[in-house]
Amino acid sequence: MAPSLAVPGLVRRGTVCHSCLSSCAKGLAPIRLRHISTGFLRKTAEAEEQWQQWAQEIKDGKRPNLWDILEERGYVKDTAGSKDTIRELMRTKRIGAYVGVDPTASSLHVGHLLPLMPLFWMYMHGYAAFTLLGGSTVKIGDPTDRLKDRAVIGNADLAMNVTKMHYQMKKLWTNVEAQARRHGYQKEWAWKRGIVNNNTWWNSLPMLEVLKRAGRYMRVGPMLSRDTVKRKMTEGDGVSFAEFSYPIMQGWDWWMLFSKHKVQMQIGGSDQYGNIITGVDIVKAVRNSEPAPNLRIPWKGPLDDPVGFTVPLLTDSSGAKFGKSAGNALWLDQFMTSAFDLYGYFVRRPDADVEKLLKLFTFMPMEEIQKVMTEQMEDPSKRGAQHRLAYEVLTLVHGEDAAKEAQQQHRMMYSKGGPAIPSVIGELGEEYEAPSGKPTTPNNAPRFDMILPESLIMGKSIGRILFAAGLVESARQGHLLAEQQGAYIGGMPGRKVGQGQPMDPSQLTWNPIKLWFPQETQRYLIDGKLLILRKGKHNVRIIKMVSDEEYKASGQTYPGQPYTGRLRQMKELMTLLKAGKTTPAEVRQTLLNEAMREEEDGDESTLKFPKEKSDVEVKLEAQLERLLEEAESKL
Ligand SMILES: Nc1ncnc2c1ncn2[C@@H]1O[C@H](COP(=O)(O)OP(=O)(O)OP(=O)(O)O)[C@@H](O)[C@H]1O
Ligand SMILES: N[C@@H](Cc1ccc(O)cc1)C(=O)O
Repeated sequence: MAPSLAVPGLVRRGTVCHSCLSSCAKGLAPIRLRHISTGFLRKTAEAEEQWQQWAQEIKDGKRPNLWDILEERGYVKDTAGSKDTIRELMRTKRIGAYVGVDPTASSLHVGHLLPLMPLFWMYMHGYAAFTLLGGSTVKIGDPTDRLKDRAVIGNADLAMNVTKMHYQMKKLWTNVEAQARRHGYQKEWAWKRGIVNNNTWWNSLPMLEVLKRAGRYMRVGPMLSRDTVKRKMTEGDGVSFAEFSYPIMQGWDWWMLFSKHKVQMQIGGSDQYGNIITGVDIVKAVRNSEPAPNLRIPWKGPLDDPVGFTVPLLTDSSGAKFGKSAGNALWLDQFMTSAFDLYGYFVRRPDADVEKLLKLFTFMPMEEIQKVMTEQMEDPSKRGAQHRLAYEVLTLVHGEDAAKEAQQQHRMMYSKGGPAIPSVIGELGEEYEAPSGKPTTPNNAPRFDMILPESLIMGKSIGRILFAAGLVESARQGHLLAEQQGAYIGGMPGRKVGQGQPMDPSQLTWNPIKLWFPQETQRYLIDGKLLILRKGKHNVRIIKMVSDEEYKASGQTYPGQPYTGRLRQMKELMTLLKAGKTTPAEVRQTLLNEAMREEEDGDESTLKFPKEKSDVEVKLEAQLERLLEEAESKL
């Protein structure tokens, strides 16, 4: 086993401080011992040495500075800190950067990709990159550029948004790895990426700590004079104290990442400029107000300051920001905007915009973009550049298979005489099926959100619920899975059925499912209606419980639903027979066909035992037989 070292001055045995999230002399909350292995220290030192070598090569003009690449591709609108400082910082330090998104909707959209792209570029060039999910900030709501307060999000919606966005970010990161390989980048040990939820610190952060360390140094005058605050106060519905504090929360987030992961840079859309500027002040204030001398992060010069930049806003043809609030979002969830439609959006971009978009939304080198543009100019009618753009974006968002499929569908549709392919998402129910015979990956994972009826959730075993959710192939398999604790349920159980807070809706937590009594499941319901289940890494279901009437009206059925298979068929046949709408011969033929179909469906390689019939089935069969005999005797 590698020996482990406690770093003097930084680590005190057994203490990790809640407020700074690292081992801390104050030891506010003893949690665990932190060990740093010699292997880790050696690799860190090697990575630093390599970085300094590259820094020299950049200086000598032998290697490009990523900052120049970001500028050349059009990612930089405004900067917090001078461009020269940022350029030098990126040359000399392997800094970290982050982009934050509040889970105000259940999916990311194309507009979010714009600030995320430079973050992904940074990751591929060895910087630490973090996407932050604003599980706490969303509860306050960023007032930037709004005149009206944001509506409060209920617990069930919040849990849904947090779960879906978290998995979407995971999917994006997986695809970024693939893109890096595709574009010839070799992953190195020092590459670092992460998804963080600001709930992690806000849930246990004393208000006093924030007021004392940050609030004390933020002057109200400059905060009030921000355009967005002034406009909301004069033209909108005023600014609440909570909203006014929003930039402080965002700034504190930055401090958390700054102190723990050396995140010296924040990136956002151009509407985030004010928040980033405030964040710079907060990080500086909080770092200087650290009372424990051994925990102060030393400042040696401007290269130790936090910096940031904004990307230009992606707008629609009318100039409105692409996003949730404007209602024009193109979602990255393929069940909200199909891969076919997303591809179509990029294929329809005008010739005048396509080069700019290739630079912003792809990892293609500039020379390749120039080549594609030269070919485009030779024959613009082929829309070669647009197809390439759409293909690249789809590869990032949904993976290469989906990109190929969408491209093929579009080519077929628009080639002469090709069949028209509707932009449907899939047959009802189809989207809940995991790919058979293939491992489930983020790119082929079935649809997450579904509805199921109350009678099932409240009254049936967890095995049946797992089956109904499409996570296993039979109720029996569901029971086995629960027995082996091979599936998970979101959150902690509430104290009593229908009471308590089963899950912190702004943070995703998992517990192994056990074989429990049917009424146990209810303890995990969020807001009395939402259940979150998971099998394996990527098979997640966010189940909204609806009344049985609502479920019936939706026209959906779930696997294992009573009366949907043979039982329902027998009931229907009896009704038709009684009404004289079918003949006994037709009924017998239908039953025969069904029996033959069941035989055919069977797997011949396995020995089959006759299926045990339920009491209801036996009773129904006898009733039907009596009816048939009665009808036949009258013929
Ligand atoms: N159309 C866009 N172009 C560029 N950046 C965008 C766009 N939409 C969102 N962003 C950026 O993505 C990050 C997260 O944005 P946010 O969560 O506020 O989404 P949003 O869709 O802008 O929300 P809302 O419309 O409700 O304000 C921010 O940095 C924001 O500036
Ligand atoms: N305020 C950002 C989201 C965000 C949240 C928390 C952060 O730390 C950073 C960014 C927005 O609404 O777009």
